[in-house]
Amino acid sequence: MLLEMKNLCKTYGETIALDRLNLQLTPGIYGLLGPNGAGKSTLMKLICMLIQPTDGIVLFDGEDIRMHRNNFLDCLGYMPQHSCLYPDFTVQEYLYYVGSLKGMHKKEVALRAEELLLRTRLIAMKKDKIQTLSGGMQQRLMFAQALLNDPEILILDEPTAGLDPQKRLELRNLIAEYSKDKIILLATHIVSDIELIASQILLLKKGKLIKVDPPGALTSQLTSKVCEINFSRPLKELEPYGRISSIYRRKEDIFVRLILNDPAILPPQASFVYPTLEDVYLYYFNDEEEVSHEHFSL
Ligand SMILES: Nc1ncnc2c1ncn2[C@@H]1O[C@H](COP(=O)(O)OP(=O)(O)OP(=O)(O)O)[C@@H](O)[C@H]1O
Repeated sequence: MLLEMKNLCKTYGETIALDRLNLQLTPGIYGLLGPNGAGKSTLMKLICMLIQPTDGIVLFDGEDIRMHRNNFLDCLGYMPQHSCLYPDFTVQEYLYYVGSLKGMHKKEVALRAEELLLRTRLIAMKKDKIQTLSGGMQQRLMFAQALLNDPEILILDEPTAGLDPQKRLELRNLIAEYSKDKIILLATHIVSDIELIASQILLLKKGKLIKVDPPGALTSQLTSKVCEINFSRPLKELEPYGRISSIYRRKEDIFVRLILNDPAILPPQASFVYPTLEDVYLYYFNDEEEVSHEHFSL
């Protein structure tokens, strides 16, 4: 199974949302990381044929998806960034409705819906109206609808948005469980959503794909660029050395983690540490999202 993007471009007026993107996806979980406006949703909507490319092509097993629209859409599950639910429907009605849109047989829908409602822990709410569900429950229902037709390609646009840490973890585990033999593309700007489950990380910046690598390879590339220092003086003193990645407490001590401007120039008493994916994100996107130092002030 191979999903290919060739020279894929999308512009909105003057805005280049996606800029000549080339990518090949085989079964596995791909974490699509990028800050706001990087083009993540645009790429996903292009794959789901919700918008048309300005240029370029998407191929599934070598065939232009536009030539085989219905067959391709039968293989696809999509969880959009914003709710696609109908508040007046019950949970079960909604899944039956999605099943009929996907051309599934009633019996198949009933069986699959029951299984997914069990797995997403929504079974007790199946007769409840969607408007009465919590945000986390609605998010899980959106995930369930994307999986209804057991798709080979699963497109998840910020699936954990708005979830508390425990629900985030649960959904992440569910994604990993359902990933077998599927191409899963998961967009997020939350590194922890994907660092443990993604086989490849795609870094998207201003519509361009700047890296495609396994998480371990991305972190290795930053070796000798990240240090840690036990520090309790004003953070401004560290600014000449690099960019603060995080601050944490270990026992009674406070440590600052720094992405170095120059690996040869460390602050006094600092020592190198193994980079994390969070460091990778800050390293590549540091000019995109200004990290406020306010909440870092000691
Ligand atoms: N319908 C539209 N009309 C005009 N501009 C758009 C439209 N959709 C997206 N854009 C622009 O295209 C660029 C990419 O947007 P996109 O939503 O794909 O980014 P994103 O990475 O998904 O961002 P976020 O993380 O905020 O969801 C942005 O500059 C955005 O403003």
